[in-house]
Amino acid sequence: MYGSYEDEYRNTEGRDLDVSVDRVLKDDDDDEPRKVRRIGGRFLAIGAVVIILMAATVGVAVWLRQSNQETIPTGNAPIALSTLNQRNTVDDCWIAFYGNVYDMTQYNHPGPQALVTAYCGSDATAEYAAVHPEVYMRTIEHLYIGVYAESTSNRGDQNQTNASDESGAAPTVAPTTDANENQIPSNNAPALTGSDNVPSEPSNGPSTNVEGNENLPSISSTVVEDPKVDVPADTNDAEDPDDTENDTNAPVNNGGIFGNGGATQDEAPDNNSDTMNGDEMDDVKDNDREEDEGDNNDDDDDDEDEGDDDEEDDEEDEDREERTSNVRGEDVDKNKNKKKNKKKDKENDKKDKKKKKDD
Ligand code: HEM
Repeated sequence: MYGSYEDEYRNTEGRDLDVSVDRVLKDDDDDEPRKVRRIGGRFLAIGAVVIILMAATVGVAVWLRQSNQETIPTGNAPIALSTLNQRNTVDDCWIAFYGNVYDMTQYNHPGPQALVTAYCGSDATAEYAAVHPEVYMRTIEHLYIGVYAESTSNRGDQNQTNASDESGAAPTVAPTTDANENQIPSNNAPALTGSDNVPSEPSNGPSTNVEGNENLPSISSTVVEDPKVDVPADTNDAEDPDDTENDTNAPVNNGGIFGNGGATQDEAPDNNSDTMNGDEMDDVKDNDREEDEGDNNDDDDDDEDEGDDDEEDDEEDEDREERTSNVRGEDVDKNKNKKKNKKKDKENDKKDKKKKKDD
C-alpha cells in the first residue's frame, strides 16, 4: 500500500517534475530566438537610425557647403576671385598661377610646403615667379581647374582653341573667354608673344589687374624709349651735313685744319683757334720751303763744302718742319713724303751740279 502510494507519489511528482522541466526547457528553447530577434531588431533599428542620422548629417553638411560656395566651374567659365578666395584651406586649396587656377590640395611641394599653402585661395603668380621658372607649371597641369577671371597674366593666343580645357588637361594657353578679352593687352605684350608656353624670362607675375597693367607700360615704354634713345644719334647724324657751314665745330670734323674744305671755312669767323693755328702753320711751312728753295738756287755755284752746309741747312729745315708739324698734329706720313721729295730734289740738284761741273 505504502509502496503504491509512494510510487504513485513519485510517479506523480516525477511526472510533474518531468513536465515542469520539459516546460522549462521548452520555454527556454522558444524564448531564446525571440530574445535574439528582439535584440537584433533593436540593434538594427538603432543602426538604421544612426545611419540615417549620419547620412542626413553628411547630406546637410554637403548641402551647406555647396550652398555657401559657388559650384566648381566647368568648361570655359572663368573662376572668379570670390570663388578662388573660398578655397583657402589646406584641405581645399586653390591657387592661381599665370591666369590659371590649380587645385593644390594634394600637391607636394619640393620646397617648403608652407610656402604653397600660404597662398591657398589667392593668386601666387608673383611669389612663384620670383623663385621659379614658369616651365615648372607643366608639372601641375593635371591639377588645372580653370581660367582665373581676375588675372591679366594669362598666357596664350586668342586663336588657340579650348580643346585642352575640355580634355581636362591644363591648357598651355588660356582659352578665349571674356576674361581673356580683357587680357588682350597682356597677350599682346612683346615679352609674351612668340613663346606661348615658356616665356624666355620669368615675369614678375602680376597678382592683380593693377600690377599687370603696371607691367605693360613698362614694356611699351621701353619700346617707345628705344626710338627716343636713337633720336639724338639720328638727329646728330642728320644734322652733320647741314651744320658744316654754320656749325663752328664743323670745320674740325671736316678737316678744318688739314682738310680740303678748311681754307674757305677758315676765312669765315671761326672760334676754333686750332683751325687758325693750322693755317698759320701752313703759311710758315710754305715760307720755309720757299726759303729753302731759294737757298738751293743760290748755292748752285757753290763748292761741295758749301753744298754740305746747304745739306745741314736742309736738315735744320726738316727738323723745323717736323717740329711745326708735331705741334699741329700733322701726320707723320706727310712729313716722310716731304722729306723724300726734298731728298729727291737734293739728289737732282747734286746731279745737276755734277753735270755742270763735268761740262
Ligand atoms: C605658391 C608659391 C610658391 C612659392 C613661394 C615657392 C617657393 C619655393 C622655394 C623658396 C623653393 C626653394 C626651396 C629650397 O631651396 O629649399 C621652392 C622649390 C621648388 N618649388 Fe616652389 N614655390 C611655390 C610654388 C611652386 C609650384 C606651384 C611649383 C610647381 C609647379 C613649385 C616647384 C618647385 C620646385 C620644383 C622646387 C625645387 C627646385 C627649385 O628650387 O627650383 N613651387 N619653391
